[in-house]
Amino acid sequence: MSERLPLKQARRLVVKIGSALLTDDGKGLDVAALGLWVDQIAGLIASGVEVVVVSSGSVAEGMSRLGWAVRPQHLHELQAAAAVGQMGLVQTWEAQFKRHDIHTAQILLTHDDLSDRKRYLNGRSTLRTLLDYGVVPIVNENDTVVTDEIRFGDNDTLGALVANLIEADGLIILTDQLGLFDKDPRKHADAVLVTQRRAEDRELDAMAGGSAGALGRGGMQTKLRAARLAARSGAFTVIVGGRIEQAITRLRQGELIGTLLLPDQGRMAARKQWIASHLQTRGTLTLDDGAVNVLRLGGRSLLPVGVKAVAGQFRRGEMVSCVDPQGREVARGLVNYDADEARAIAGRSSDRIVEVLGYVSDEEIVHRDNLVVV
Ligand SMILES: Nc1ncnc2c1ncn2[C@@H]1O[C@H](COP(=O)(O)OP(=O)(O)O)[C@@H](O)[C@H]1O
Ligand SMILES: N[C@@H](CCC(=O)OP(=O)(O)O)C(=O)O
Repeated sequence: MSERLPLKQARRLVVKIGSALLTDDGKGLDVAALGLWVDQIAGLIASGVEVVVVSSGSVAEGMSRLGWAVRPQHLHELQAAAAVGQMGLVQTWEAQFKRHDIHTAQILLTHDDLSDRKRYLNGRSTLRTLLDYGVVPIVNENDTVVTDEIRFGDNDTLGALVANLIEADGLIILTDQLGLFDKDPRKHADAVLVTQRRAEDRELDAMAGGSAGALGRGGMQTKLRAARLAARSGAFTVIVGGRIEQAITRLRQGELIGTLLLPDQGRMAARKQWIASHLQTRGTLTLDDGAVNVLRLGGRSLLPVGVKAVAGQFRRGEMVSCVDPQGREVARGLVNYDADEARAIAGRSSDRIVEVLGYVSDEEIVHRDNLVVV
C-alpha cells in the first residue's frame, strides 16, 4: 500500500479541528496555525472538493478573552465563555478565508437538531446550498442551549454527524497527536501509531481507552466513536496531527500520515441498506404506471407528477411506501414534503410546486439517494 485512494478520490470532506490544537493548548487562538489550515483547505476547494469545517475552541478562546486562567466548573460560565469565544472563532476563520476570496458561514448545531428528522433535513439543505455557492460552513455546537456537549466536549461526534448529514466521503480529525496510537503517547514513550484499520475493529477500543488531553475533553475514545458513526454513512475517518506540515494537503495527495479508519461499505450502499431496513412507514404514495416504470429502471428520483394519491400523515423526512396502482409496493424512501404538501403537489409538474405551495423545498418528492426499489 503506497498511497490512499479514498483520500485522493474524495469530493466532499468534513475537517474537524479540536480545541487543543486551535488554541495552542488553551492559550488563545493560534491564528498562524489556523491560517495554514485555511491555505490547505482553500487548496482542496480549488481542486473541486467541498469542505465543511467543524471548529472547536470557543470555550478556550472565551476564557482567554475574559482573562480566565482556569477552566470554570459551572456550566453557565462555560456557556458564557463559549458565547464570547465563538465571536473570535468565526472572525478568525472568516478573515483567514477572505485572503482566498472564500466566504464562510456560521452554523451552530445541537445533537438534538440532528436527531429530529425535519430539522436534520433542513440543516442538510442549508449546508448543501452553502456548499453549492462555494461557501465554507464553520460548524460548532450551540453551547448556549446545550450542556452535555460542553461538559463532555464532543465535537468529534458533531463532526461525524455532519459527515452523515452532508453524506461526506470522509471526516478528517485534526488533533494534537500524530494519530491514534496503540496506547496514549503522552504517557507511553513506546506507543506505536496505528496506520489503517476498519473503524469497527474491536481491538481499537482498548487502544483508545486512555485519557483525554489537558483541556479535558474526549480524547481518542470520542474520535473512535466518531469514526464508527461516520462509517454508518460510508465515510472514512482520518485522525491526524494538525501540526504536521501540510497535513491536509498531503492526506489529499494520498500520503500515509495519521490513522485511516475505513467503513465496511461504501456511502450509497450504507444509505440504501439503512432505508431498506426501516420497517415502519408513515404513509403511502400511489404512483401512476409511468412512475412505476421509471423507478423500476433504477437510479431515478420520484417526481410529484407521477403521484396519483397520498395516504397517511407524515412529515418531511419520514419513510413512505410507494405503491403501484394495484397497491403493490414498488419502493420506499424518505419523503421531501409533509403529507398535506404532498397531496397539494401530487400529479403536478415540479415547476408548478412554487405556484401551489409558495416555495420549493425540492423538485423531487423522493430523491433517488433516499429511495430503495423493493
Ligand atoms: N491511543 C491514543 N492515541 C493518541 N492519543 C491518545 C490515545 N489515548 C489517549 N490519547 C490522548 O488524546 C488526546 C487528544 O484528545 P483531545 O485532547 O480530546 O483532543 P482534541 O482537542 O483534538 O479533540 C491526546 O493528546 C492524547 O493524550
Ligand atoms: N463547543 C465547544 C466544544 C469543545 C470540544 O468538543 O472540544 P474538542 O474535544 O477539543 O473538539 C468549544 O468550542 O469549545
